[in-house]
Amino acid sequence: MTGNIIETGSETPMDSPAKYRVYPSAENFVKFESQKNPVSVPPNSITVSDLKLWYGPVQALKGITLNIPKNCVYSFIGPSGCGKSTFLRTMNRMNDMVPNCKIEGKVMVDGHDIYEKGVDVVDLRKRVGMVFQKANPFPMSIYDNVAYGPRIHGVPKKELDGIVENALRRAALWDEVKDRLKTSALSLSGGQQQRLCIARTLAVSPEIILFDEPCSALDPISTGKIEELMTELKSDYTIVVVTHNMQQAARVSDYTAFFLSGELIEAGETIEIFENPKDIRTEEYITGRFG
Ligand SMILES: Nc1ncnc2c1ncn2[C@@H]1O[C@H](COP(=O)(O)OP(=O)(O)OP(=O)(O)O)[C@@H](O)[C@H]1O
Repeated sequence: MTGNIIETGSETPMDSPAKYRVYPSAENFVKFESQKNPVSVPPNSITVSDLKLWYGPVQALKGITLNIPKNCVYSFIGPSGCGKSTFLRTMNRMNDMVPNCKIEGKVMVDGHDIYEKGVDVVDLRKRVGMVFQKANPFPMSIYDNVAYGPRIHGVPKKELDGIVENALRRAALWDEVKDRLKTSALSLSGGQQQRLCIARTLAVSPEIILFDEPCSALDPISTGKIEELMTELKSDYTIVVVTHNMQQAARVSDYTAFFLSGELIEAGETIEIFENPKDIRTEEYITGRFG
């Protein structure tokens, strides 16, 4: 088999004990060479190596190395200011818009370095969509909000109805809005607006969806709906979520990473992080002793 051999011995705790992974150039699976009978496992969606980021003189990320597998929910937790959102935003280059922001290291999406010269950032943000803390529907109709992305990407008019319906269904909003698609998105409740923003992201067929504290402004019922949605969506998308809510991380995510002062302290399967953390700082944070 041909492909790039990457040493994985020093990566995060969620990595397999296998010494090498072979990333085939064309095939959509990974084999563990050290096993007698190699098994197929999902490849990584995002691979980050030694990522450092500065806002002017302030270093916000201090050498982060992390693999995010495909088709999982991955939570980032940690106290305020530890760099969770900054790290999330590096994955679709949202920090490009911040003056004096400097980045070193690598962020690979599906094996391609997204900081390489010549990368089309508009296309990147189509593939790596983002849902923000505060729902931000455009001041236009529900329909036009969802159709906005496909329209600017040149999708023909006759395909729009199907795309809008499909995205609203996937975002579990269709039944609530199907009779008022032409009314203003601003007339929706906060929870509905957040699901509309998810539909807007889905409408451009991303591969990865980044959620930056998507439920922090929502009541428990709306929060439950978004959490259910993340669990459903992971079969087709990779989901990365920043959350301050420990229960939410434990409920929705397959993997969790704990950050502190710009460093990745520990990452692995959520059950391990919550039930058997290896670092005392992780334990202290998840048991509420600080943060
Ligand atoms: N645009 C910016 N310009 C300058 N400094 C910034 C900027 N955005 C974030 N920072 C700084 O970078 C550090 C990390 O911030 P970040 O928002 O990533 O943390 P966080 O863990 O997401 O925090 P919170 O949970 O409060 O949202 C903080 O010290 C913050 O003040």
